[in-house]
Amino acid sequence: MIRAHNLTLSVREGQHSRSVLQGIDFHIERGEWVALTGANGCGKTSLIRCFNGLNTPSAGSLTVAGLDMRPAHNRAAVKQRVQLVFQNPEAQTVGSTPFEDIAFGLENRGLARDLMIARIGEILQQVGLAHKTEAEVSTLSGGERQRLAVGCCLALDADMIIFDEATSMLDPEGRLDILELAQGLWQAGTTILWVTQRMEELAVSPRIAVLGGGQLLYDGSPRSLFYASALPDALGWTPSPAVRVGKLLQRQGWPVHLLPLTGQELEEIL
Ligand SMILES: Nc1ncnc2c1ncn2[C@@H]1O[C@H](COP(=O)(O)OP(=O)(O)OP(=O)(O)O)[C@@H](O)[C@H]1O
Repeated sequence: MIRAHNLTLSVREGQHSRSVLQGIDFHIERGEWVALTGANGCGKTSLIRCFNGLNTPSAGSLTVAGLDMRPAHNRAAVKQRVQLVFQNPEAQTVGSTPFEDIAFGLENRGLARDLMIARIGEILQQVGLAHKTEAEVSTLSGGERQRLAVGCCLALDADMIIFDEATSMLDPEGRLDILELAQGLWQAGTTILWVTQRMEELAVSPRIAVLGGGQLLYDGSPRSLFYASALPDALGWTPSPAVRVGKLLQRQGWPVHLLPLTGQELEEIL
């Protein structure tokens, strides 16, 4: 789905240019779930904006959905296939009701009116908003708005959805809700890039990429990141309670593949 080789991005700052991403070698296969993490300002948003054509790399190669991202027409084509769900639930709705919002995404598809109404119904059902079809968007909760944003990605038939810290402004229930919605889409075949700084969201990701200072510092499984890499300590991360207990077990000789990543895995061990 995504192949980046030696990807470099520089931005203009007054008279000078500053390197924001340096020499990134990274790939995401179709149908994969990958989490992307790193401290504020390390380049996560800059990288994902390259993936959906909003940023143009200064050097290196980038292919998305089989398209070379250098020509502008390829970047424009990819914008529809790789959709973003942003942090702020209020910043991504255009319609005044969920129905209108999804209709907006479907407008350019040339569907007959009855087919369009049926498709809007299916999408709102899929994101759990069928009962809010005609509600004022301003009355939706943050989590419902994020569900609606996901519905808009579905209306555009996205091959890949990038969730850019999409749970960071939600309460714990809303966070779990959006995570589970994304997991359902992933199980149905959508490629997911899940950008987060939350340990519990990293723990449930099969693969984690860590960015630091515009470079890819780690790309691998959560278990090797938390139990076999010095990176979390070096980056000053606070481990989740499950990993803290796991570290104690590790010191007593437990094999890495049995160490817990989540509260549920910890409960099973205990
Ligand atoms: N168009 C731009 N012009 C100037 N500086 C930019 C531009 N885009 C990104 N940057 C800078 O590049 C660096 C990386 O920013 P980016 O938003 O990609 O980081 P991030 O990891 O997503 O941060 P956060 O977690 O805070 O959202 C920052 O120092 C930012 O100010």
